[in-house]
Amino acid sequence: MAKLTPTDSLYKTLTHLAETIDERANGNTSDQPSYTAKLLSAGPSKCAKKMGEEAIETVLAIASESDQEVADETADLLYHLFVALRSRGISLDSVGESLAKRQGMSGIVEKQNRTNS
Ligand SMILES: N=c1c2ncn([C@@H]3O[C@H](COP(=O)(O)OP(=O)(O)OP(=O)(O)O)[C@@H](O)[C@H]3O)c2ncn1[C@@H]1O[C@H](COP(=O)(O)O)[C@@H](O)[C@H]1O
Repeated sequence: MAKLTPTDSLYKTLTHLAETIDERANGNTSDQPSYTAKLLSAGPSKCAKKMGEEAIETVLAIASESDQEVADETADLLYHLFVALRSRGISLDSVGESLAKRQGMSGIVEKQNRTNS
């Protein structure tokens, strides 16, 4: 069974994807029609709906489909998550900051802190 820890190439791939989505948001679509630009121009609700569809497909794949289907559906979900974040103008750095704050804290302790405040 493969471990979860990624190689450096995933960082490059995700960064390239985020850069491409930013470019599409800024109107740089080369000479091809852009699905990303079309989705972003429809606004956050449409982006959220597409992300929800991909999330359900990923859940179904994890429950009962092949490893390759899970990887493919997860790739779709990550793409649509990035587009949905961009549609709201929320940076991946702000997501990273939220994750970093939780590092080293057990999820059970974090939940207790939340419910006590
Ligand atoms: N990673 C992706 C990616 N993953 C999924 N998709 C698209 O997401 C769509 C989802 O499938 P659906 O069948 O639900 O789409 P649909 O029915 O056409 O969509 P709606 O009409 O419901 O909006 C498909 O059109 C996929 O091609 C993606 N589209 C683009 N990218 C990346 O974004 C880059 C820029 O793409 P463009 O903006 O199209 O140039 C590409 O080079 C890729 O790196």
